[in-house]
Amino acid sequence: MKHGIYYSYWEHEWSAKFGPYVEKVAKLGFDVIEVAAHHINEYSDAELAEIRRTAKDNNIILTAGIGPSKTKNLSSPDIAVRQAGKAFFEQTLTNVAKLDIKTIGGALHSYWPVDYSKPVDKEGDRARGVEGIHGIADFAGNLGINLCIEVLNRFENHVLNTAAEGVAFVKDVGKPNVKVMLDTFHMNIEEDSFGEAIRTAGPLLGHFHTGESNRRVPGKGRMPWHEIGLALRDISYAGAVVMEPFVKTGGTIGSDIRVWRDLTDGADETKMDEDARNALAFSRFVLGG
Ligand SMILES: O=C(CO)[C@H](O)[C@H](O)[C@H](O)CO
Ligand SMILES: [Mn+2]
Repeated sequence: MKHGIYYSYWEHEWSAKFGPYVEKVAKLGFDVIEVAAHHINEYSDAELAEIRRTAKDNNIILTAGIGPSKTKNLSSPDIAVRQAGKAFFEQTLTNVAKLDIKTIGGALHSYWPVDYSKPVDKEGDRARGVEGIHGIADFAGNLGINLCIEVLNRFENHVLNTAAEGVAFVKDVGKPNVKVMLDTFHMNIEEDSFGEAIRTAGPLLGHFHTGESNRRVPGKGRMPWHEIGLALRDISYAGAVVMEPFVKTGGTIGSDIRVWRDLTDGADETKMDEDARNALAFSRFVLGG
């Protein structure tokens, strides 16, 4: 098991450059940095090559996260939007591969966060989502990339809210590089049992996000970490565990994640770093790896 952190912990915009964070997370002791793929198509080849080299020099593995916008929604009822989504993913995956990234996770099958001012068609969106992911799976597979479909809570997405729904979706897609992704923050809202949900995903679990119920770093709250660790060991999970803390207000990240108060008690960057380092030690102990 490898341990990582989403660099957006320190940032306010999905568009923030992730290059400078590779050395930082290496110094903090992480194995993995997760980067936002939302704006990767704006990076030059030279920039991507430099980041890849820095990661290699620092023994850091990169993973990618993405919440596709409404205009790139693979499950949209509008065929033009689905086509734009496919083209966007092909370009994004091509660039993601330039960073030697093997895992991309998020609401790949849909868009994020969902606009609930419009009526919801769960069945239709799910069916188009299965088709959309099926349609990009081989493209990703040829680049050596796993597509990890994130199960989100009801307030952020309607298509997949539980591990069981995630597993059924991934089985319907039926491609070896399409996996389920779970996140303790969402599981805390939707699952009856953390352990059962992880065991339900079992060998199909491809990526795992961690965070407390208020998205503080692991170890600061009341998540049943022991139960989660036991279940991950039970299924012999060997993928990445990436903490995804969101603790600062402001910017598009603060508003998309609905962070309306400072969850760091005014921490400066040194204190934020220290919290991340302590959360990593806690995660290695309680989850393994
Ligand atoms: O848990 C999440 C949203 O609540 C997601 O992992 C990411 O924040 C999203 O995909 C954006 O990268
Ligand atoms: Mn997540």
